[in-house]
Amino acid sequence: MTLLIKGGIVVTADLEHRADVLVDGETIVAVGLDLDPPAGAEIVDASGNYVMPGGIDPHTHMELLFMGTVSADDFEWGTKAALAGGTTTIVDFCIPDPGQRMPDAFRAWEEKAKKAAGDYSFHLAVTGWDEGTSADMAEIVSKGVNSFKHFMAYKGALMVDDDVLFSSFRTCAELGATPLVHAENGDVVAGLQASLLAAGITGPEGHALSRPPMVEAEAATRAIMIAEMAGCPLYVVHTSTREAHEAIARARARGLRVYGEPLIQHLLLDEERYRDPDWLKAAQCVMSPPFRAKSHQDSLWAGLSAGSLQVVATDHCSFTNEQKRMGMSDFTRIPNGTGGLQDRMRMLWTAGVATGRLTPSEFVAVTSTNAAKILNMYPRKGAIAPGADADLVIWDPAATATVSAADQVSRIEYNVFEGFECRGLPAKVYLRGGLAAEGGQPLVQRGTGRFVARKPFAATQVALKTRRSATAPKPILRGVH
Ligand SMILES: NC(=O)NCCC(=O)O
Ligand SMILES: [Zn+2]
Ligand SMILES: [Zn+2]
Repeated sequence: MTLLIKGGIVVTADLEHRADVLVDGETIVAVGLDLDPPAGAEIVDASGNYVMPGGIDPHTHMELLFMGTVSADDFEWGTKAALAGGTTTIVDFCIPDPGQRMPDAFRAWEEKAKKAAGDYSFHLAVTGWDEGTSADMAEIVSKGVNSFKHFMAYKGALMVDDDVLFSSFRTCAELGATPLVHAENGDVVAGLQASLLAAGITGPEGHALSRPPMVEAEAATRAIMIAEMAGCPLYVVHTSTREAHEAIARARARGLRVYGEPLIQHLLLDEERYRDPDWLKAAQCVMSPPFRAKSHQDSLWAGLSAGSLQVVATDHCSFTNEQKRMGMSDFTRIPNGTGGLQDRMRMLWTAGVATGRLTPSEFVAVTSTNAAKILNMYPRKGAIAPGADADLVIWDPAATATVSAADQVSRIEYNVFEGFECRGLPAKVYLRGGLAAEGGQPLVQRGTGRFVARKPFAATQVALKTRRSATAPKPILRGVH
């Protein structure tokens, strides 16, 4: 099938220009002014609209067993929500169960992901270390995963210590992979949780109090320094504080390959949510790191336009009201996570581009292209160029909507952005050349999504390898006396 998208403004991470986009089958074959439609081509009028690469959300949790329950959106509903919002690819965290080897977890994720309506890739979580872990990581890399996640929080569950971080980061360096960190000091969090509970603070306000900004700043700084000593890049997920952002910016200023990922939730929602007199409303916002004081938001927005933060994600990990009620008498038992896949792009456009904080090209960079580059799936994903997958969004900058859980795709009953007015919406969303969503409604069935394999040793890792060998320690050769 041939498709010609005519008359729109094509926006890429570095250019806005009037051009038509010609798609043959699943692939973009030409981008240019006044392209002639091949015989039988379907012509789509994009005048008055932008045409941009499909969104990539590099941080999701579909059907994840976590905190004694399973996140409510599986690959089918999560990717349908994503498509409805303009996101055509998600990168989900494959997290081994206790005692499970990585290759077994990978197979389990492959099985779950068969339901996906949109395209997907995986990161693998390193949750411990033994003599077989390096070999497991190598096997995972051979299957098309080039990124490994490390939780510095969730003590007694997923948390790993510095010994594991250093071993794993060095293995990532050897394999040409990128380590990711959930940067919160889990020992401090556990200590604060215990004191707050002992002081009678059992509600969701305790969640934010147990995870102050320094918990994140310390862990981010520590992980950055460990990555520097291991000679690998580092990707800091859900960067929510000024201090963690500044640690990333300082590292980058020193030439380190460190990336920061704010979430759309942290850019727009603040800690007042946890003081809501309605327990359930406050619990719906419980996620880690927690929403912060508004002053942190200015720093995150500045990072996106300055380039010291590269990617906006959702950390979509949704739990129903019933699941949230598991923590009714103890905030540490409220499942951590919120939704956002359908909202990420429309909220970021509204609060970013429509207010002049971001240009359309910066919007494309942080919602799609930068993730594709950092995770090594560019230019197959994240680009509008001949040869790229035809994942395209026709974006109507004048369309408006009010966020409402009543018309969301996600399986949960609420939306943390409820009532927000959006200006700028995805009118049509194409996944590999097929119309996958229109007017906020997904049109494709479960099983349409495909796995996106990502090779190791992107240019950054090649440079780091060269650097490691150029600066490798050498013995002092001494004569024998
Ligand atoms: N973020 C969150 O609260 N839940 C999902 C797991 C994680 O990313 O920490
Ligand atoms: Zn996390
Ligand atoms: Zn997460």
